[in-house]
Amino acid sequence: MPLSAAASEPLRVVAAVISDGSRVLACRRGPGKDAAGRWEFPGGKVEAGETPEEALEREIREELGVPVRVGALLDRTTTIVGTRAIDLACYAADFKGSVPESSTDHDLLRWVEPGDLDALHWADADRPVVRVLGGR
Ligand SMILES: Nc1nc2c([nH]c(=O)n2[C@H]2C[C@H](O)[C@@H](COP(=O)(O)OP(=O)(O)OP(=O)(O)O)O2)c(=O)[nH]1
Repeated sequence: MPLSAAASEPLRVVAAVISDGSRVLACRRGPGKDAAGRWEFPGGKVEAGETPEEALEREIREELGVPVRVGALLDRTTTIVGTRAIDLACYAADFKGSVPESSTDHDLLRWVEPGDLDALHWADADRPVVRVLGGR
């Protein structure tokens, strides 16, 4: 493990695995972002004073512009990515009403069958939850 990653606190990130019943919503990080072109689940950093669920509701409203209902924790894993440790907690979630068609942070949104998840180029920190969902 790089010393700088070992020395700093992990970055707390929450993400939503949003299902339409059979498929889940994957999002591709837009140009100019860290890890642009990699797929991830929508979400972001937990701010001071927030519960993970509050952070996730806020992030989805900011990025996708719609409210979500946050459910069970599916996976929480810390992964070293470059020089930083990312503590990624992924929750099941669903849209309360309308389904978004665009994101402020992503250039592509795609509904993906569990068996097709493995074909996407995921952010390293997302691999553990992709395995939980049925990818490899
Ligand atoms: N949202 C999200 N971020 C992820 C995932 N996997 C993963 O490694 N990350 C990383 C990318 C970023 O380094 C960090 C979260 O950053 P972000 O840019 O999405 O969060 P944010 O909206 O709070 O950040 P900011 O643009 O306001 O600075 O976690 C994931 O599945 N979802």
